[in-house]
Amino acid sequence: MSTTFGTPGAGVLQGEAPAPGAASTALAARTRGLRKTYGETVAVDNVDLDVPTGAVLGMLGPNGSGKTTTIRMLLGLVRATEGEVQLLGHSMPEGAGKALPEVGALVEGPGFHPFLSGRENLLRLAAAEPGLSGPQIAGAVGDALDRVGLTGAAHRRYRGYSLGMKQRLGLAGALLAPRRMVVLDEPTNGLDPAGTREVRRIIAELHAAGVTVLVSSHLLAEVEATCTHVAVLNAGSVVAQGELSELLESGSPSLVVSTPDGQDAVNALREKRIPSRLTPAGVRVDLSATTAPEVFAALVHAGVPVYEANRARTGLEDLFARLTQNESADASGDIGEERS
Ligand SMILES: Nc1ncnc2c1ncn2[C@@H]1O[C@H](COP(=O)(O)OP(=O)(O)OP(=O)(O)O)[C@@H](O)[C@H]1O
Repeated sequence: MSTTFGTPGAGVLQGEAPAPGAASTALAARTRGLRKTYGETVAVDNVDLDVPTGAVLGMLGPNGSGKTTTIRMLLGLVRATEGEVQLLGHSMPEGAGKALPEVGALVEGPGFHPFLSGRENLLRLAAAEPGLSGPQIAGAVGDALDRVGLTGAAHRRYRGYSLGMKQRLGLAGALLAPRRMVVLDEPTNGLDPAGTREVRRIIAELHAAGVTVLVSSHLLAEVEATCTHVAVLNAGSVVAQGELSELLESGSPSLVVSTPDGQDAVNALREKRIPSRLTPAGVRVDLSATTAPEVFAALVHAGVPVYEANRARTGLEDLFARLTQNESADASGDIGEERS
């Protein structure tokens, strides 16, 4: 199953053939038919991903669904077995030299030197940034350290950093120079709640400045709070992508009824073969095979008082569970546990 919601960028839909020779500016990154195998393991299978320019796209998926492998192929760190990758209008990995200076990336296992301090590591990285000239380097490093809250620990050796501090340093590396796009693979991994809030703030700042952000996460709340667009991966394939708001509204419609007699309401609706269940918010009624007036009529007929009724938004968690329901219990159990 693959679902495309809304019109990413200028309406380039999944599977749509590209105009010959067209360099799309509506999409900061796109993949077509992307596949990666490791021996017998299919890590990524036929992925058509659209990252609209200026979007904050959350790549969401259970462990092992192919998020990191897709990101690595986007950045030219891993060569695709099949398919095409375009990053800021350049084919990857051939166009890496042109695309990458404008892309900040935080990917698993950044190659920092263990015996150098955080600042020294960033100075080395900054020296390799084509966009930074000699006199700008120290200032850029200082700004990046400040932005991720690492100034106080900047003099300490990298090998003594906690996981969260390592993540912050990686993020600082991604933010060293002005970027058109920032790619963050699980940026809140290992961060405490304050660190998580800072990452959200940084993503919001980048978005406000018009930078395209691609962020992978297995945390639904994280994606719901920070992203404008979502791509859901499952077992190596994109099973849904599009604007977050449209994705949330695309689930099966339901109504949340507020009543003091919840169980009576569920019983009355069951008699009319209308599926419903008790939730903390009220009685959640599935409207896929009925209408709101029919629900009200059934409840009034049974003498159940209705205080209020509202259309329910499909939570990302519900949607995710539906789209990835074939996942193993282990993998799906990892999803959403850390909702804040
Ligand atoms: N270098 C590799 N060699 C062999 N298999 C690999 C390699 N990299 C990834 N895989 C396999 O490819 C699949 C996808 O892995 P990937 O790391 O892309 O998933 P993910 O969605 O990022 O997972 P997680 O959320 O756990 O980081 C997994 O089955 C993984 O074991």
